[in-house]
Amino acid sequence: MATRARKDKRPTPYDRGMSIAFLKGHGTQNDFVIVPDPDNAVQLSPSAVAVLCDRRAGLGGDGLLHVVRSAAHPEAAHMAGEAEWFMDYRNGDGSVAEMCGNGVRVFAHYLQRAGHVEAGDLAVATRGGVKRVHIDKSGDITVSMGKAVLPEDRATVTVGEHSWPTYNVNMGNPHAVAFVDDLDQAGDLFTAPATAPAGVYPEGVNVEFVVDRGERHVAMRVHERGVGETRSCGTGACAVAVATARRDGLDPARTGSPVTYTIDLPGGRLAITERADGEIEMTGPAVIVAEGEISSEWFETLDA
Ligand SMILES: N[C@@H](CCC[C@H](N)C(=O)O)C(=O)O
Repeated sequence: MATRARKDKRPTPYDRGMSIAFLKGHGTQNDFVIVPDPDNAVQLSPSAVAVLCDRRAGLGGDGLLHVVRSAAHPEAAHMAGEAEWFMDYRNGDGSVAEMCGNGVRVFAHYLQRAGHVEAGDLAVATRGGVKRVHIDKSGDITVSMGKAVLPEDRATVTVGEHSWPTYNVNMGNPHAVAFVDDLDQAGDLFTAPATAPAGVYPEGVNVEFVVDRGERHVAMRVHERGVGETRSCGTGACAVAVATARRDGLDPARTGSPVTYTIDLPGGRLAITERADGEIEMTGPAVIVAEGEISSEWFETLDA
């Protein structure tokens, strides 16, 4: 039997003869492998995450939600007093990201389904800080995503023969938002769109392409850092709402009035409100589609 070369010598669930549970879920078709692991006993190396998220070799997903008690995770222990659960989010290529907007709704839905929390208000720890979440009885979930930061450095994004200026919006993670005439101008998005000048996004960037659909209503496509084109991106939708408001001359912090945008994505619709205090609220659905067990023999073959 193949064994994993592990740096971390803690006994794995496999070593202890336990199976590893998983669920599969999505938020507006941004899909995730969910690994419930309250005690942080499952070692998920970048390469193991990449294989789990592979749509042929693994379970398939744009990303992975590792569900851990904050107190049990070194990156989240300092938030344990505020939020019992930590969303240890990974992109599909195994890289770590600060935040995932669709992911946090799916995470909250999982916690409720598993009986860890009830509908209503809860807090979720993320690498982007503690997020306040409201699970509505209708099933819709609203997340207070924090305030957008708009760094002054701006990049140009290029696809083929087209180049566009972008809004630089940080939602905990980096976004470049380009207003285009037609979403097809973004091309096949098989590779990351080029941004220039170098250095505006030292950690890489998520790129959104946006067209107008009506009053306070836009549609977008996204190329996600560490994933590729996805059918939805929650933080991206928030970045798009803020960029569109500024383009439209709207800033709730100045006018004192909240602004709500409807954002259509290939996988569904999100409502994004920027409040007068700058807080961004995202509302949308979350779905669990399956649950099962990861083959422990197969998991043991993954390079951890
Ligand atoms: N799909 C997510 C964003 C996930 C992280 C992103 N790929 C990054 O690297 O910043 C969302 O719904 O926000």
